[in-house]
Amino acid sequence: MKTFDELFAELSGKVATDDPASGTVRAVRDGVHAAGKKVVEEASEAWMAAEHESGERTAEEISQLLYRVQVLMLTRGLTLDDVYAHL
Ligand SMILES: N=c1c2ncn([C@@H]3O[C@H](COP(=O)(O)OP(=O)(O)OP(=O)(O)O)[C@@H](O)[C@H]3O)c2ncn1[C@@H]1O[C@H](COP(=O)(O)O)[C@@H](O)[C@H]1O
Repeated sequence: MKTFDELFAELSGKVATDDPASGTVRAVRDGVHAAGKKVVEEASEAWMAAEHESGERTAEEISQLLYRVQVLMLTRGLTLDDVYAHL
């Protein structure tokens, strides 16, 4: 189990070191357009799970959405503080 902040620190580290085994590094290299599409895809899957599936499946889809939001942040070079400033 990891928190949102812990995941972002992990992903930032992989991007900073250009970890060759990391799917996140590949996703960030694919750019903003691809990252944005994944956010929309996972958002719709989270919505459909919430409408039609179990709480466990919904939580799983939301976790993927949170991951994809972090990938989008990394493609734009945004930090957690940049986002938290608006909460
Ligand atoms: N939380 C995630 C995570 N969630 C989703 N994904 C990726 O997204 C894929 C699933 O979403 P897709 O839309 O591509 O696939 P799908 O068939 O639509 O899946 P469903 O939505 O239908 O379940 C997974 O196979 C992963 O490649 C994730 N990849 C990584 N992480 C975390 O990021 C960390 C670093 O990962 P790497 O950068 O790959 O080392 C990992 O330790 C994890 O904690």
